[in-house]
Amino acid sequence: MNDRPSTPLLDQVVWPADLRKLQPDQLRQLADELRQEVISAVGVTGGHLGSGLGVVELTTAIHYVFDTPNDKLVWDVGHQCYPHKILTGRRDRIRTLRQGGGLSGFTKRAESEFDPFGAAHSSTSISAALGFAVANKMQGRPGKGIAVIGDGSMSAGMAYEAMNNAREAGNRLIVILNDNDMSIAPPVGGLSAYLARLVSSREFLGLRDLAKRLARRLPRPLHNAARKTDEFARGMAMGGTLFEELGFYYVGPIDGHNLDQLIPVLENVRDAAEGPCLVHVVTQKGKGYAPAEAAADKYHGVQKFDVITGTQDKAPPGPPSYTGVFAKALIAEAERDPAVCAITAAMPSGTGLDKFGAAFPDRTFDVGIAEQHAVTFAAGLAAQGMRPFCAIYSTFLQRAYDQVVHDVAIQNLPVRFAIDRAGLVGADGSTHAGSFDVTYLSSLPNFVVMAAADEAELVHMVHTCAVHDDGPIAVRYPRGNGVGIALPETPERLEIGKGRIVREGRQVAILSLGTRLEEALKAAEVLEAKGLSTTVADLRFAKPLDEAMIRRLLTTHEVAVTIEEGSIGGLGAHVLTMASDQGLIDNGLKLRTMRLPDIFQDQDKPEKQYADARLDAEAIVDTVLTALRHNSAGIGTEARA
Ligand SMILES: Cc1ncc(C[n+]2csc(CCOP(=O)(O)OP(=O)(O)O)c2C)c(N)n1
Ligand SMILES: CC(=O)[C@@H](O)[C@H](O)COP(=O)(O)O
Ligand SMILES: [Mg+2]
Repeated sequence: MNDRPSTPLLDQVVWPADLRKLQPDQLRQLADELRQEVISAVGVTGGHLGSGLGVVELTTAIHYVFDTPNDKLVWDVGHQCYPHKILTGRRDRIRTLRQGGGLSGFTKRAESEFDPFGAAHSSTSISAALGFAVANKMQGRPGKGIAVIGDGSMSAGMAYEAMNNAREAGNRLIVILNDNDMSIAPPVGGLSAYLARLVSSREFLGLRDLAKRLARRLPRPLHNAARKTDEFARGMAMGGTLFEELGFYYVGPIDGHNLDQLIPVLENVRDAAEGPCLVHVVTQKGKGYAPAEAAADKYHGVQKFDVITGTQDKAPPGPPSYTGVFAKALIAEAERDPAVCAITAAMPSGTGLDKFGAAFPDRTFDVGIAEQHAVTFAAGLAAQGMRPFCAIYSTFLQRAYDQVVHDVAIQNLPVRFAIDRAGLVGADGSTHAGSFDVTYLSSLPNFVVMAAADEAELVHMVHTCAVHDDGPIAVRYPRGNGVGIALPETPERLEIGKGRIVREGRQVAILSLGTRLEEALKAAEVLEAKGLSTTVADLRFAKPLDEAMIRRLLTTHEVAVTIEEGSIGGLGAHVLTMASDQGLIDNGLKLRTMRLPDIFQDQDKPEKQYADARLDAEAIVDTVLTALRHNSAGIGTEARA
């Protein structure tokens, strides 16, 4: 059992106003106590640890120097916000993190005025902070927009779109670049190399610091001369920083764990007459907790753990994860076909491409947090004859939707989409739920959209993707483990648009897509016990539909129910459209669709999410029985011939 740490100073701090009453020399102890509280809390709840540990001092300094919540503090991604939540009135609930009804694991507007903007998908903070800054300026109100963005999140184009536009805000916008030289995995690309150079050029800070001090001391008219010296120093040392070319006043790099550096620099930047400013702080992900510091991933995401040893709770042994089955299947495809390659957007371990990359390093691309680029890069690869698998979580693929439409679908390019975390994801909640991919892909002409019902089906579908060259194709599969079915020795090439009957019946037809098949089969047993002979079909394809099979089922059964782990506008909508277009509902068929409710899925345990979403066996039985009881006007309910 993890005991709560002794935190005498932190016990005096509920709000930032309490923090600001402390003496500067008390802040070091406060930060140490804050770090212990974060470790203790996440040991109980699990969640994101490494990032928060890396910003304990930065969070303390920001709330000490700036007038939050009037100064709007926007955390990028928000996974590092646990220290922020503790210092902004939520310490009493910090051990409810990521649980139903508990604190969100990310920043959330509805949760606190100190969370002016929600996050979880990366690289949005500068745009949002700029919005707050410009609004304050337009309204003649005081208050800055402050974005804290990580080096990994700086690899997404949206950050540059915002910086390109930031001049509007003048000194109202402050960007704090939290550079811990880590994304979830080590960072990639030219930006991370650039930042490494900036950090390593210590003399740069010396020169620049001198020039800046000079600038501040000179009377106004000479101010520009000094600034020129400053720019000269910059140019001489580093050829101008990327950020300054974008119109930012670059300050740094500074030690993000040294409050004696952080506080005066943030005070200077707060009071600077010019801007926008970018403060480059160097931190360590996992700072101050040995197991996190020693871990390759710096304990980015953790299960509950023993604080003393750092040992995380292990999931009970069970079937392989869908992610692991995908990686293994893709390796087999790549062994057969040298054109097979794979792209991840900064999620190598989450997508299993770390394993694929170990086998095929030259055919694996981690493009950073850049889903839009990932998709169009894959389109280029496909156009030139490669067989690219773009492995992106359902929720993160949303960021590249126009690239999917414009660069892939319209050009009918054979990009393969491996869509992990499709469906409900549990504790990450609404920002990460993979609710919409069937809807947003199956409405696109030329697209093939498959959903694996189990891990054996996933192997067949990966193979089907690999050999499908007739245009874009996607396979979706959920977070977590399979059902324990044996994996096929040899994968089959599935016939596009063909489903399979898994159980034959006569009165009720359940048309299942994806992993809801398990619940559909359980429901069929219950219905059979109630005297209702039930067919269960695994449609396999949301697009193209197996129209022949669906027509047969809808014209020979009394009740038909579709079920999918996706939002409105998905499989059920397409079956309804087909049935209506073909007059299959003109003569009394009872057709119902089951899908995720039209809400954003809140965080909770997955099994509770399924029950709440009414996507389990009990809900299927309920839906069938209710349909049977429903007397459509004048139409008899005799069993159909
Ligand atoms: C658009 C998007 N893609 C992928 C992710 C998954 N993700 C969450 S945190 C993270 C790494 C962020 O790195 P950085 O900004 O450096 O923050 P750090 O964890 O180092 O504090 C990634 C890739 C995401 N949240 N949003
Ligand atoms: C913060 C973030 O976006 C990632 O860390 C995400 O939470 C990972 O999700 P999985 O745990 O499903 O890989
Ligand atoms: Mg980082």
